[in-house]
Amino acid sequence: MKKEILIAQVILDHYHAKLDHLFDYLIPEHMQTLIQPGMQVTVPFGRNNRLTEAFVMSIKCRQKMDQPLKELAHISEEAYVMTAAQIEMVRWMKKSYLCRYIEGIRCFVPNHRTGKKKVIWVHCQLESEELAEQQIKMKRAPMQQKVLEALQEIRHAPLASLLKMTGAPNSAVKALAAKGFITISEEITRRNPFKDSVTTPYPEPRLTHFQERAMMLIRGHWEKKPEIPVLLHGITGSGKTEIYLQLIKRTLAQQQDSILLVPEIALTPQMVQRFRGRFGDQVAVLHSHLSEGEKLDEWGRIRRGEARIVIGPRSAIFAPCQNLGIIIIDEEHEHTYKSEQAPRYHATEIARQRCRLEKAQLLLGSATPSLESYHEAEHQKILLVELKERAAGGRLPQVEVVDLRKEAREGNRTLFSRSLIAALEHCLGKKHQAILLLNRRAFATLVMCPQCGYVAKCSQCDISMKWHRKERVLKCHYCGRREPVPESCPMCGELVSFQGAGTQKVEEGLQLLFPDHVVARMDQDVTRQKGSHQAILERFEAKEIDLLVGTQMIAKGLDFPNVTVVGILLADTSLNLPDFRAAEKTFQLMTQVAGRAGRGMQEGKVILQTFQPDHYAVHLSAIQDYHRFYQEEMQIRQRFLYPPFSRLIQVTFWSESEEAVAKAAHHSAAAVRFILEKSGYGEHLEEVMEPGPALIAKIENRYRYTLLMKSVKIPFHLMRKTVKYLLMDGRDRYISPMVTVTVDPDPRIVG
Ligand SMILES: Nc1ncnc2c1ncn2[C@@H]1O[C@H](COP(=O)(O)OP(=O)(O)OP(=O)(O)O)[C@@H](O)[C@H]1O
Ligand SMILES: [Zn+2]
Repeated sequence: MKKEILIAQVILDHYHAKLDHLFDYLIPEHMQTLIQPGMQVTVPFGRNNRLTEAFVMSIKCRQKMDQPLKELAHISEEAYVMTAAQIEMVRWMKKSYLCRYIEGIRCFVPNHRTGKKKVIWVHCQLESEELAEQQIKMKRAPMQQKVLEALQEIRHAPLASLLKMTGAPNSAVKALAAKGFITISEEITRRNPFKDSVTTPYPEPRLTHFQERAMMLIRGHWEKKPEIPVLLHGITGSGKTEIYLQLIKRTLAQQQDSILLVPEIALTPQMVQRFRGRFGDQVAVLHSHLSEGEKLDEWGRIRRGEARIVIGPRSAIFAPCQNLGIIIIDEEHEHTYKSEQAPRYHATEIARQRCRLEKAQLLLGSATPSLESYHEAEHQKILLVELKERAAGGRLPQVEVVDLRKEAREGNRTLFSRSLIAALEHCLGKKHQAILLLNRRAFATLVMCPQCGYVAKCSQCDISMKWHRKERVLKCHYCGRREPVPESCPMCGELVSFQGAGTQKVEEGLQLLFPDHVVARMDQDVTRQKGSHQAILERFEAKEIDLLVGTQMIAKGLDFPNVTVVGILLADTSLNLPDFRAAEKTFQLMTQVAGRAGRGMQEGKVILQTFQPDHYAVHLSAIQDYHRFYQEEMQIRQRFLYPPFSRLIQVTFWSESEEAVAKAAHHSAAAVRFILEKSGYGEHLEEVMEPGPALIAKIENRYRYTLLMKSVKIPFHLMRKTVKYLLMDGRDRYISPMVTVTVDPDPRIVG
C-alpha cells in the first residue's frame, strides 16, 4: 500500500505583503503524530533555507507530491497552540478587514519575547527557638545576625528585598546557607500588576426590582436563544455593572471564562476595583500599560484557566480563554472598540464571531447605544433589555441649556455663563464637587457665526465643511464639493472662523473665579504618565479636588456620589466635527457626562452651554430622550444613506509628495469605478466618491488623501473585493511606490 503524504500549510511570521499566503511543507515522519493545526513551527525558507518561524494553519493529505517540498524543521513545543476557532477567526479577519494572515495571528498569539521572571528566595530552616539561640551565638557576625533576625518574623523572603531590608551583603546570606540555616531557591514568580494596590471587598447588594427583572429577561432569553446577543440599555447610574457582575458570577460557577471589555482601562479604575473586590485574583487585566512581563504572565494565567475573568480594552477580546462562557462589552458605542491600525477590527464584531464559534453569550451594555446596535434590536437581531431607573435611588439630573449667543449679546463673552457660575457657587457652598467638560477635539477649522450659531454645511452630505486657508474655499471632505467662503453669515451677519479654547485656559479661568477651591485638570497633557489618571481620580474621590476640568476622558463610567454639578462648556465642538456621526457622538458624550451628576442621594444639575440650543442632539440629550434621538438621527442617516443604511469603505493615501498622493487617489478612484462599471454597476458609480484631502490633511509632513465609498446598491463584498484586488494586490499599477495605502472597511472615523 502506498503511504499518504502529510503536508502542513503554514503562514510565515513575516509582515511582508508578498509572503502573505500559505506555504506548503512536508511533515517528516517523526513529526506526523505530534503535529496539529495552530502550532508554531520552524521552517527553512528562501534560497539559503534560513530557519523561519511559522504557524500551521491546516494539514492536508496527498497521494503524491506535485512538486518537491521542503520539510518542516522543528515544532516549537512550548509555544501556544491556536485553537480551531482561532484559526477560523484569522481567516475571517483576513477576509473582512483585508489584513494579512500574520496580523490576525498576532492578535491571538502575542509576540512575547520576555521569558518568565525568576526570583531568588531565601527560606529559613531553623525553628524559632533554635534561631534565637543561633542569633546569640553570632555576635561576631552582625550581618548574618541581622539576616536571621529578619527571617525570624517572615520565614521566607526574596533575596533582593532581604538584602535591602537588612543592609547585609550577599556573602552573609551565603555564609548562612553554608551553615545550613537557610536554603536558597530560584522560583518563577508571577509579575502581578496589582502588587501595589489594595483591594477592598465589593459586597454584593440586593438587586433592585429593575435589575432583578433585567436579569430574568436576559437569563430566560439565553435559555431559549443562546446565540442571540443582548443589548442592555440602561440609563446612567442604573447599575449595569451589577448586572455584569452577576452574569459573570454565574459563568464562573459553571467553570467558564468571561471577558469584559471596557473602552479604556486607565479611565475605568473603578470598574477593575469592583471586579477585584468581588472576585479577587480570578480577575486578570490585559492592557497596554502593563509591562511585557506582566502581560505575558496575565496571559498565561488566563490560558491555564487560573484567571477566569478578563478585563481589558479592545485587544482583550483576543484573550486566550479556553472555555469561554460570556463576553460583555461595556459602553458598546465607544469608538475605541474599533482598531485604527491593521488589522482594523471592531471588537464587537470579533466578539460576535468568537461567541458564535465558541458557543458563548454576548452582552452589549450602554446608556447610549450605537445606532447600529439599536437598529438591530429594533429588527430583533438582538434582544433589547432596558434599565430605566437609577439603582441608588436618585433621579437623572436636571439639565439647563444655556444659549451662548444670548450670553454674548448680553455682554458675557467668557467661557462661563452666569448660570454655570451660579450653579458652581451653590455646589461648592454645599461642599459638593463639580465636573467640567471641554471637548477639545476641534481640529477642523469651521466657518461659524457666533451671532446665530450658523455653521456652513455641505448640501449633499449634511457635514460641516472645512475651511481651506490656502485656497480660500470651503470643502466637503466626504464628496469633495467646494464652495466659496461666504463673506457674511447667510442667516444674519458677520462670519468668523471658530476657535475653541483649551482645557488649560478653563482651569485658569476657574481658579480665578474660585480662588479658595482646588481646581484640577485631566486631559492627555497631564495624564501621559502611567498611573496619573488614577492618581487624579483618587484625589477627586478623597474630595481633595473640588472642581475637575477635563476632556471627554472624564465623561465615562465615573461614579462619584458627591458630584452634583456638571458643566458642559461647549457642546458645539463635537457637534461641528465634519463626521456623519457628529450628532450621535455629541448626544452620547452629553448624556454620558451629564450622567456623572447626582449619582448619590443629592439631586444633580447639568449646565449645557452651546451656540446651537435648537440642535436636536443638544435638546434631546438635555431631556435625555434616547429614543427620540434615535428616530431623528435615523431619518437623517436614511436621507443621506449613511450607516446603518449603507456600509462604508475608506481608503487613505499617504505620501510626502502632495502631487503623488493626489494622483494616486484619483487614479485609484477611476480604476475602482472602471471595474464596478464592468461588473454591471455603471449606474451607481456615485457611490465611489471624489477623493480629496483628508480631514487632517497632513500629518508629520505626509500628505493624506481619502477616498470614501458608500455601498448602497453596489454590494459591499464586491466593493471590498475590488479595492483589495486593485489597491492592495495590484497597487503597483495605479499607485506610485512613494505612496502608502491603507484600507478601512466600516471605518468609525471618517476623514
Ligand atoms: N442593587 C443595588 N443597590 C444599591 N446600589 C446599587 C445597586 N446596583 C448598583 N448600585 C449603585 O448604583 C451606582 C451606579 O451603578 P453603576 O456604576 O453600575 O451604573 P452604570 O449603569 O454603569 O452607569 P454609567 O453608564 O453611568 O456608568 C453605583 O454606585 C452602584 O454601587
Ligand atoms: Zn459633501
